[in-house]
Amino acid sequence: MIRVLGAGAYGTALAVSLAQNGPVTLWLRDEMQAQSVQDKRENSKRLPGVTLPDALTVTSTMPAANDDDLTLLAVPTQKLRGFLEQHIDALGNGPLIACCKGMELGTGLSPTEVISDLRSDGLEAILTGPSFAADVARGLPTALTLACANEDAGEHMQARLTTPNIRVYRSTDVIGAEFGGALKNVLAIGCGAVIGAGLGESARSALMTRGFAEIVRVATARGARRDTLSGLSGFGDLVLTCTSEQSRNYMYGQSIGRGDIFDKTVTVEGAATARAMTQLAREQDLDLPVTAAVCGLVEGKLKVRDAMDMLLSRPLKEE
Ligand SMILES: NC(=O)C1=CN([C@@H]2O[C@H](COP(=O)(O)OP(=O)(O)OC[C@H]3O[C@@H](n4cnc5c(N)ncnc54)[C@H](O)[C@@H]3O)[C@@H](O)[C@H]2O)C=CC1
Ligand SMILES: O=C(CO)COP(=O)(O)O
Repeated sequence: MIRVLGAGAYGTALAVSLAQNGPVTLWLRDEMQAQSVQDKRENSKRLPGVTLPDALTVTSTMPAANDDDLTLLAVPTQKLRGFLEQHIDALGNGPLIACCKGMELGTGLSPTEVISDLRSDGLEAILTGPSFAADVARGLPTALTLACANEDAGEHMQARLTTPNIRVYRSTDVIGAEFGGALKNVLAIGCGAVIGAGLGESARSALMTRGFAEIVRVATARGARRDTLSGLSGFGDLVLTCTSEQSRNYMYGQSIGRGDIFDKTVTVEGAATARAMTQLAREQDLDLPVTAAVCGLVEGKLKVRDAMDMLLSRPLKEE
């Protein structure tokens, strides 16, 4: 069986796609909401317009885990530790697959590092890559990366997570896959801000490229492989998120650029990750100017024009 824990847009979308392969249980913490989604066959709050297939059961009762079950963790990164601590006894001994993108504020840890802080058995993995929930749920073609340090376990997960519309590639470079997915959200906020402030598409392209150089710098310092960073989880997701108005990070950035109010209840992973990475860069003496500029925007300490002037006036260097 496959359990998806967390019924936001992405957890619901993955559950819908995976139900093409067999039974899936989607766990939602609120009892009344779970019952309503199960009865109406639609998660109208998080993923409106998608009918849930018969093979998908929605419940607020934490499903018991067998060792051969796959468990997908689809809560936002900043909520992951609290979620795991609360449900530690229900997690079981099977693989735990994080589906979130970000770095934990305060520790700078990635989702799988947070998992192994609490349950260390080498069976933690990350599922990441360019994929909007609405596309996944509508059966549109997508390609994702499943990264697990244990090669055999990763191969098993890859086979079970591949569906008629999700092609899963596998990797053992967990930290590389996680850094790409986390930092592309930070850059998407910056790119949205550039477009929102009317600074132009050339500026956005410069930010994406120099931002990607930052991803490579910080991730390889942590042992990531360069080819992972130019794959689906890094470059692929960077392109999608920095150019699409379907992205919440990008639209949040646009609201900063335009000086508009943005709904604080929307999940924008890049905001906390910008702060987590800026803190890490300070501690480890890493040069991450684009990330620091986005952090300044998110914290309201910088205006978009000033952030761009700051980046443009840095000492000239070789590419
Ligand atoms: N929406 C998308 O297109 C994609 C999202 N992701 C990633 O998926 C992760 C989740 O994002 P979304 O599902 O889009 O967010 P969302 O905002 O749609 O839903 C988040 C869900 O997490 C639940 N939640 C929060 N704290 C919880 C807790 N302690 N216990 C149980 N449930 C809790 C909320 O009730 C909500 O249902 C993020 O890391 C995001 O980057 C990845 C790829 C695509
Ligand atoms: O990660 C995503 C696409 O791959 C979704 O991006 P947003 O969280 O910015 O909507």
